[in-house]
Amino acid sequence: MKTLFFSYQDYERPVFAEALSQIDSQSSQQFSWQEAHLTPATAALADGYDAVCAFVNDDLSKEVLEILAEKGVKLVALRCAGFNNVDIPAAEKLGITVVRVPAYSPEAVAEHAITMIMALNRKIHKSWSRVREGNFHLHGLLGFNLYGRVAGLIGLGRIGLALARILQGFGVTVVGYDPGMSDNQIQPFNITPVSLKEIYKTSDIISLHCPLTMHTYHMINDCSISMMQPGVMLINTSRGALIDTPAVIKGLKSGQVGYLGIDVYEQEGDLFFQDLSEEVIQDDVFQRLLTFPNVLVTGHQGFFTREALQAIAGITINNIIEFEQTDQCKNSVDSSCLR
Ligand SMILES: NC(=O)c1ccc[n+]([C@@H]2O[C@H](COP(=O)([O-])OP(=O)(O)OC[C@H]3O[C@@H](n4cnc5c(N)ncnc54)[C@H](O)[C@@H]3O)[C@@H](O)[C@H]2O)c1
Repeated sequence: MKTLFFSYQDYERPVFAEALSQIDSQSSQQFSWQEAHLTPATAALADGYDAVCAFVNDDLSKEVLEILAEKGVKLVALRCAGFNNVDIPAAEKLGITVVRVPAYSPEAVAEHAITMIMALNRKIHKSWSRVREGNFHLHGLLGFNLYGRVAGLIGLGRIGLALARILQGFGVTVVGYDPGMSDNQIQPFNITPVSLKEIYKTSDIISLHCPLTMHTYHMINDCSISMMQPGVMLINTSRGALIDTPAVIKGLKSGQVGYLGIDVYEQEGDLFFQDLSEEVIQDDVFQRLLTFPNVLVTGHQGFFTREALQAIAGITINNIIEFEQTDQCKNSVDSSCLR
């Protein structure tokens, strides 16, 4: 099986080589690496490959999938959990199987979310640069106790539940909304099941852990922000387009949003996973976000722990081998996953 990796980063190759060395059928696997994102302009590079391996910001629209199918690609192996960047019905029509890594380390992302909550609350990003300049004033660094606060989690899958466990360790009351889970399924985790409106109205901290779908696109918008507690903390480690960024900027300017921590951004495909330090960033909305003292942005690094990378590599290789040997895969994604 010949697989072409798109959006390759040099930290990935040794991890995949190590995972491959532990698998019996390694000899039948040939991997090639391409730094370019998968786009309509680069899709033809997959000519002669059986599979492409793609990441979060690769374009797997109908146009790209048609080119891949024409070049003989039968498998799209996502080395991530989210599949919002794939036109699944188009892949089905073209006979391309799409597989993903449904869970590799929910703790990695949940721990990143709590890092953002704590750093924003205690203003670590400000105090670090202040101390380096010899300024030991505490003015402007006032935080709040997490203990006794209410956190609303939207999405109670693997990552949402991992974050709930961490927050409960701080003495935080966790309320949650997940249309895929019944109240009886939620309650054993000591989470109070509530409506989305209730989350917006009662939470001091709101953290997003649902997938990006047509139902969740821009769920954080002018209307939902207006329902929130003044000064609310918003955390998004899921997908950028859950948030209507101009609406959040309005909320930050008025003080309705007191803190924003994002590891993902709707237009991140043009920015993240590359060094743009010598360039003028053209995205004015993103640049505006960076001007707020109460905004913390990281470049989609929630997944980025050693354990998670190893798990991603192992599961991706297993997915490719399972498809090669059986023409199917337990981690495949089809239209039923979109409902
Ligand atoms: N920042 C990162 O590096 C990173 C890494 C991995 C995953 N993610 C993102 O985190 C998200 C969650 O991952 P997970 O592993 O917990 O997924 P999961 O599939 O285990 O859980 C997602 C949960 O969201 C629920 N859900 C679906 N629609 C919803 C809605 N409209 N409102 C509320 N909940 C809804 C589902 O029922 C499910 O329980 C992924 O979709 C992905 O986009 C980000």
